Amino acid sequence: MTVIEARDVAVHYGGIKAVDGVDLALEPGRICGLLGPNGSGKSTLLAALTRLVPLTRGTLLLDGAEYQNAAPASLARRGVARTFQTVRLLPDLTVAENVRLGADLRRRAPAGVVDDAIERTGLGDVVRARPGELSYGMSRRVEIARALATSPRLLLLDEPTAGMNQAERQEISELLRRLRDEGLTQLLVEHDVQLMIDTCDDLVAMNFGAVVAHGSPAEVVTDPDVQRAYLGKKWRAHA
Ligand SMILES: Nc1ncnc2c1ncn2[C@@H]1O[C@H](COP(=O)(O)OP(=O)(O)OP(=O)(O)O)[C@@H](O)[C@H]1O
Repeated sequence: MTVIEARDVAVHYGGIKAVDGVDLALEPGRICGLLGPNGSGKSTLLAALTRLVPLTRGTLLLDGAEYQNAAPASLARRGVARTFQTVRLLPDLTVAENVRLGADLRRRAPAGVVDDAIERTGLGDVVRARPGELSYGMSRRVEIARALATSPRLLLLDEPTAGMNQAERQEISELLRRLRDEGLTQLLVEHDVQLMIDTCDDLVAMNFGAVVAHGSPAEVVTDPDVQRAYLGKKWRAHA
């Protein structure tokens, strides 16, 4: 059984085929990385999976049940959470209040879920701060914490480490792997190829709205087409 699946999914904007015939299947308890150059359709695929853009064609399945007509808000109740490429926090609320918004999306949020999300993401010292007082890296952590506060089974992350330094990236990679070991299935979009190799169990490479390679990180980053298309150098996978 897969957690989430896209079958022949297409999202066209007029003549622009942002996503065009993508098949994707996420297995439970694994981190799948989505790799590809700017404009290859990664964010649009995430938006399609989270029902934020209408499909031009295709089928979406959650636990084997079709959901391509579901309302985006219903996905949180079904255990799907996401973070966005740009930080979307409410500026007048504290860090703790922003994280609590995630828990409020669930009808019966488990006790302690907000504190747990804050603790896991290393935000304990800034719970009373407002987003405007935080570094960019810290505000991205709040995004992740808010998603975790929804108690997701599936987490979709759009460039969660963008703008972070190497040490912060490493911490996020470790956090995602810990969450994976606890059973959280993840789809991760990142441009940092080494971070993807270190973090992901499976990789999918996109180009021009289509999947051009998928497999283990070692297979995908050494794929000659992937290397030629956009890696620009030979990556050696230790995965
Ligand atoms: N709302 C929209 N209207 C028109 N075209 C769009 C829209 N959103 C995305 N596109 C186009 O669709 C294509 C795929 O964009 P998308 O943002 O999904 O790529 P991406 O792989 O996420 O890129 P990046 O790595 O820069 O985030 C691009 O050509 C983009 O310009």
